[in-house]
Amino acid sequence: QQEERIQALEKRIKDLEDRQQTFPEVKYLTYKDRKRILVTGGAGFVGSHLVDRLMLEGHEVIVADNFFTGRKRNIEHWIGHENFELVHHDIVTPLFLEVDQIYHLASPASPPHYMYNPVKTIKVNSIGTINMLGLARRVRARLLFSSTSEVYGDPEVHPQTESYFGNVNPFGPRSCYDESKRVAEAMCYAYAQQEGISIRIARIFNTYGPRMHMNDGRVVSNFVLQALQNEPITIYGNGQQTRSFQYVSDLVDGLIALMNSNYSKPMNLGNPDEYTIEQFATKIKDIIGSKATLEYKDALVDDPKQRRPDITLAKTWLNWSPKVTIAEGLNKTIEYFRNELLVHHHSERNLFFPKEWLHSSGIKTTIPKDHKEL
Ligand SMILES: O=C(O)[C@H]1O[C@H](OP(=O)(O)OP(=O)(O)OC[C@H]2O[C@@H](n3ccc(=O)[nH]c3=O)[C@H](O)[C@@H]2O)[C@H](O)[C@@H](O)[C@@H]1O
Repeated sequence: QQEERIQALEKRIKDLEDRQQTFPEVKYLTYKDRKRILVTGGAGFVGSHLVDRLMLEGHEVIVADNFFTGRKRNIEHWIGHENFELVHHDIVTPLFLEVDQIYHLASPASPPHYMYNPVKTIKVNSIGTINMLGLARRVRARLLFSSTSEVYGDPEVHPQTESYFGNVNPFGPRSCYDESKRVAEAMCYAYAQQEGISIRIARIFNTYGPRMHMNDGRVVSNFVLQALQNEPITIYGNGQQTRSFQYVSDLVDGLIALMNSNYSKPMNLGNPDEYTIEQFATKIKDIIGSKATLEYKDALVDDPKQRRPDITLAKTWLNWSPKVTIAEGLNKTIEYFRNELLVHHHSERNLFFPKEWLHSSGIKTTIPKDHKEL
């Protein structure tokens, strides 16, 4: 009997040894053309799509992620590939590597996530960016910083050009993100001037697509999931605020083009296709053919009233403009979430909120009520 068990185990070991892991086919690059590229936040929504592209192009990619909002499953298809390395690392502590390029994407991006731990958000964008700039300086790598349309705050100039200085409240629930992204831009400028570091700054506008987390809390994932489940679609405020939505593959094209360009000042990357949030809710509802109703909730504090990128610079310098239409992009995203719902239960959104910080809308809109001195 023991003999049988040993034989069964031996067979199992052999089967495991024989199992060939298959990877998507990557391009072969010669030593001269192949770069070593670090992607911070590479297991996140945008990061993982960028990693896919860089891997397919034949580069060596190192992902550093602390998995606060990133997920291993976003990049698991590369684990074991000889060009790929995954480091579980929080960039608030320094990282020592040899690389040619750094795409510095690590940061929570969804408002509920970045407000969940505002101190950490400030740390990752300030100390984390200093650490990555320090790494770039040591190894003479080029660094692309993922900035945001939020540096324009609640903009009084529309559409937003890169020369607009913005209208940011330095003392509010969004300031941990907006101001830390702004100081990170200032750090990039200082390192470029003082240390001669080659930097690129992408001001990324609202981006959506597959691999957004079900509990992301941003408008696209919320509305799609609500519409798919015929739950009320939660509109914060009167729904007349506007956003312009870019599909993630367009952003990836833009990020790579910017990194490899000669342009070293901030550049907007976004799709100028602008909608009111109310229009957007109806659009998603119609595409899905959902019976969901629209439910109006409290407006968020300091929620920008309008947002649309002016992308003249990107068109001129990168010959880049978004290609994916909203219908195409939404269809792919809806398909993704439809499949996700088959596997996972869409539990409470904005899961990361401590209960006592929740308002009726299910999102923290201000400081806690019991915080008397404020
Ligand atoms: O999606 C992004 O890429 C951007 O998302 C956020 O900016 P925000 O525009 O506030 O993103 P959302 O949370 O998706 O909100 C968009 C609008 O929809 C509204 N909204 C959101 C969620 C919801 O369920 N209902 C709803 O009406 C919000 O109030 C806001 O007016 C981040 O702060 C940016 O850094 C990031 O670049």
